Amino acid sequence: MTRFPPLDGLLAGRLEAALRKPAAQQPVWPDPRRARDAVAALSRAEPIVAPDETARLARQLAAVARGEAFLLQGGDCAETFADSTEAHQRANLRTLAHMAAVLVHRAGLPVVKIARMAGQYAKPRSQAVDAGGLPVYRGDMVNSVESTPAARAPDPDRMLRAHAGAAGTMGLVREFRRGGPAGSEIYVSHEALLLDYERSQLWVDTSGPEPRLSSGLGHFLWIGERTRQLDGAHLAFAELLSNPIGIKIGPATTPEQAVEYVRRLDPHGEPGRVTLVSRMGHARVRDVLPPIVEKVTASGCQVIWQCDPMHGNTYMSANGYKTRHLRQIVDEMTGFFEVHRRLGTHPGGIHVEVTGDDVTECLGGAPAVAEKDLPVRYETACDPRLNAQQAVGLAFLVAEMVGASRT
Ligand SMILES: O=C[C@H](O)[C@H](O)COP(=O)(O)O
Ligand SMILES: C=C(OP(=O)(O)O)C(=O)O
Repeated sequence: MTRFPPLDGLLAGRLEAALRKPAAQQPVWPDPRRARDAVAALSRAEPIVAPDETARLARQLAAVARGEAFLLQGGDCAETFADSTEAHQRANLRTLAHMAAVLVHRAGLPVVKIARMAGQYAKPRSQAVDAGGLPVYRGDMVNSVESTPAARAPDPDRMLRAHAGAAGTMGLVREFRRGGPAGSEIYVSHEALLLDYERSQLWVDTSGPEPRLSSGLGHFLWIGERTRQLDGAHLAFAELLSNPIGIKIGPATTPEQAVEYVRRLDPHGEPGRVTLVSRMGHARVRDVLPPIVEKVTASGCQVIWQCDPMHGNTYMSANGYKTRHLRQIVDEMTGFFEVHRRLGTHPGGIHVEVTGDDVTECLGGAPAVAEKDLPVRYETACDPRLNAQQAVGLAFLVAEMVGASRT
């Protein structure tokens, strides 16, 4: 694969201007010189993904946007160094592949699979400080989950460790793909959150309607709910990329904002370039989503509508665990499909936090996880994930909804 020559000219200037904008959720590195050295070392490292793979994904996502395929995206909330074992990663890939098989066979549509993997090491947080008064854990790429002041100090060398972990993971994904059925491509994605990491591996890509930057760090990148400010650095950075881009839209999103995101990220009207990932919460989706879908559709842009039924439905259980109930997850998904059916738009995909491990982090399912079971195998470093049985059960329900939406 090609390495990363230094950028110069117009795109380099636009990148610097984007990165000078206010950036939410960034760590303050104790020694900025060490952070600069880490970014320089990353730019000399092998890329995680190749541009031709990313271009292939973009073509498949265009088919999703046209209503000819379905997008399944899922994986850990937060990858960690400790859990980046072959057994864990294979279990996650198997679960994603199993969900996809259910969808293909029961819904009768081709499924594009994107793992939350090979770079999902940085987390946006609601608070800067945790209940014990320590700086909050921001993902293994930034600091450690361990509760000591030293462990929580941001360490830029963690970006190098995360990148090496992502490279190893990508090797495993490629091997898994080779062993799978024909056409069983799996792409990788992460939240484009930590801008020092994201800026480090960029090629100039002249294959599209204008020169843009292709990230070597992941095929699909998304902007999170906490970093989608219209005047912020994350959106300005994403505008420069040629990779397909997701953007999370929570219940406070207005139809005007949604149109502005699409206008900024998809100025050339490329079907599937933008995935709008709605994560409204089960109680709000039926009210908040319709005017957004109507206004974006009226703008003429062909986006992918994807439902993340996890992030709007998180709550604290009576015994003190951050959890989600499958009943509410299914309800948000049902609401999402109802809205698209009513408006005649394609419910293009789902985005879920899942693992192949037998964890007890989300409630419900069959066999049901109850509140008393949560402590048994609550292993996530951040948000609760569906276990394999819950995930596959959900895939059966979604397959029915997709099937119904096509009749
Ligand atoms: O995964 C998503 C976010 O990082 C997470 O929901 C934030 O969690 P917090 O509200 O505990 O900070
Ligand atoms: C942080 C995430 O979601 P959101 O930005 O929607 O809260 C996530 O998907 O990891």
